[in-house]
Amino acid sequence: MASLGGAATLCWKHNYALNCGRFEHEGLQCRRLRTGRNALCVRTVERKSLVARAALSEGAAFWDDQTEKDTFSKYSGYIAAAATSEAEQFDEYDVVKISQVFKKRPFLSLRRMVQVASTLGRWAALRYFDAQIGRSEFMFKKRAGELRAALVQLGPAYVKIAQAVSSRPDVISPDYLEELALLQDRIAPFSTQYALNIVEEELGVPVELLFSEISPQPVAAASLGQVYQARLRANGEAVAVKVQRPGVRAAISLDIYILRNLVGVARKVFRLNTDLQAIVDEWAASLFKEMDYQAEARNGIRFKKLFGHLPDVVVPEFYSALTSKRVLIMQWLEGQRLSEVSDLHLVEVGVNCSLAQLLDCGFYHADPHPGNLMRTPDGKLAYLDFGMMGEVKQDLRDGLIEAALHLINREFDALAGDFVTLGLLPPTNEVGEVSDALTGVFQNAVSKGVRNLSFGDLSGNLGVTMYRYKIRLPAYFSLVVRSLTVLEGIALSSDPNYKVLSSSYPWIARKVLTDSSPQLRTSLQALLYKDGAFRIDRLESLVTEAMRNTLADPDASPETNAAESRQLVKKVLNFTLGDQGLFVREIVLDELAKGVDAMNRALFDRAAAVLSSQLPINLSVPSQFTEEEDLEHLNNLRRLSFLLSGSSTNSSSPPEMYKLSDGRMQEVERVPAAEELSLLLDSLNSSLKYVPLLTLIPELPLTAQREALLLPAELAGRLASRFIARTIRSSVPKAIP
Ligand SMILES: Nc1ncnc2c1ncn2[C@@H]1O[C@H](COP(=O)(O)OP(=O)(O)OP(=O)(O)O)[C@@H](O)[C@H]1O
Repeated sequence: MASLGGAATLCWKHNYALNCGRFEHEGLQCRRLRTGRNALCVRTVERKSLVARAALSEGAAFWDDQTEKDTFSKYSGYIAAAATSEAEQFDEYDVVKISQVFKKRPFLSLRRMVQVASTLGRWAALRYFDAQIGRSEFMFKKRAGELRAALVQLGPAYVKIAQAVSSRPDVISPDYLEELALLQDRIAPFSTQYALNIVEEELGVPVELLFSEISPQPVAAASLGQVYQARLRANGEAVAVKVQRPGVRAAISLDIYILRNLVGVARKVFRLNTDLQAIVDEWAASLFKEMDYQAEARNGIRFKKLFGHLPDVVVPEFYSALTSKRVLIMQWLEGQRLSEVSDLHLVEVGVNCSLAQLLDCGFYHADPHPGNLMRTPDGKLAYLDFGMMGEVKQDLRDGLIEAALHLINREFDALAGDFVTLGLLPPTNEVGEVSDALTGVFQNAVSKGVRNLSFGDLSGNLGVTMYRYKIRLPAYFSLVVRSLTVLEGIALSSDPNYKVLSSSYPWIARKVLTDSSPQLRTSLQALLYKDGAFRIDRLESLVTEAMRNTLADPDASPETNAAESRQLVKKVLNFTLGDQGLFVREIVLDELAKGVDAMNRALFDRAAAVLSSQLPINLSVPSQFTEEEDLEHLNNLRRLSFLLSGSSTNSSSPPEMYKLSDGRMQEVERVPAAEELSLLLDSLNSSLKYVPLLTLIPELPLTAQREALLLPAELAGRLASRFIARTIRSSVPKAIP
């Protein structure tokens, strides 16, 4: 970093262009302009001064007639807009104010329109020409690159539109996505001296007093601003200084003004139903929020509070007192782009953090491109850039979790219902074909197994289907898919078989088992009781997944990983035995009671059958369950005992013990054989003798321990009430229904 001295005192401060003559200051050659004597001359001078300012802000080392000519022809619209210092003062998006400013300057808008139309028109004409002579495909790469360059030349509004579109596979053909994604980081910087001048103006402190050193060039340049590395004089801390591009608000305001008018005309001419102006307004408002660096600092502070404590996640500190709308100062974080180091462990950290953002708190990083994720030297995942944040409401969060559960469990009918909840489809009845097509996309995605589901493919196919049916993908939804696709993409470079859903499932399972929202409880209930029958395999799979430690560090020693797993199991136990776990506990206790009860009856029936054959009395007690249900309960009991023993996984689950073949069952087959019963008792016994989960109980908080001690009593209570109910039922005369 260069030391800061007098260089900070820039020669072209403020009205530099309104004086006469030529001068040189610290290597920067400047030409002073002649002051005009009449209005026309003043306007010319004003224009020239603004061209000069824009030329310098676009990176020109000095400016003269030639620079002015080049700059003006290249950036005329952008510069002209930047010229309207009135528009540069807008702090937030205000349609009325913007219209007022630009209505007074019709030529400005006209010139800008000509510039945009000629730049994009030239590109479109070339594409058309390529198509006519049959070389579209051959020229594709070149044309995509030219489109990117044209957008950069058109200025920040177009770069931002292209960036937004590049995350919307439903809006743009997938072929262009790759090229537009490059817009994220290949943008020319503006002059450092100009940037330092802005810092001084905004913070009201000379830069040499603020920083003891600062990088001579920006370390990164983006569409709205650029970033320097510096050291604060006050405390010696290394900081990142983000400075907004000069003229960017005015330039964006003009482009929004034009775009808004154009879509208004298009709507009238083509009699469109969609309120395109509302879409432009929505986008413009979010862009203005992104240009407010004080809001970015507030977002960053909130993000740090919510997610900064997650294991291996780092969020920079923000210096709110040294932050203005156009200058942002935050802690400098050393590191490499995650996409360049491709650390699988950190990808999983990112997946868990993304899920916590999207589905837990509903406050998420809405610009998760690879440039905003870094690996710090101590192996942590750093998040940067909090300009664009999104919020997901509670019902949508629950809806997303439900949809994921339906997808994982291949409940496609229920999944089709989720499309409406998630806003993918309008709540009308005429969506059959689209719904079928969407269901087809998901069905196809999981055809090779849920764990092989690729988010990249899923979002691609979803985009193609939405594009075909002209359905708008809700912005939040495309960002949800995008943030996971970005992480999957990063991971794929080091593990071609990595699947983000496989890493997400444990998080989703923990969430479903532990959340108290009524919507999620209902969906858990629906999931576990299919057509009235308890689906123990699903509970088993949820519990097993919830306890899978996806964050186990492959480089850590087995002891460390075992200790971490133990921590996780303790967490699940603590939850199950706490207030939150009441719901799952009730289900498990109920099923245990049904199973133990069915086993008792089976034993009793067997004894009764023997006695009935000897004595002229019928000892059998009528059951409220069918024989299939009883067998199911016994089977569930056996599997629950495995689950409690902590030895359960889907693949090693015990096979069903008692299968009904064709419905014509023999009396003797109805009663489990004595050996099978003793096997069942043995397995129950052994699981109770050695239950790893139980060994953890003494380590749990006192409330959870007390709940654990109460469990046998609760189970006994349920068994007793079943027995009493059955006895009463058997003693009621048959005639009474
Ligand atoms: N705190 C920081 N520590 C280290 N580097 C940083 C820091 N903040 C930003 N950078 C660097 O600057 C780059 C651009 O920062 P940032 O993404 O915040 O700018 P931006 O103008 O919002 O960009 P975009 O237009 O992509 O949203 C980052 O990719 C990173 O390389």
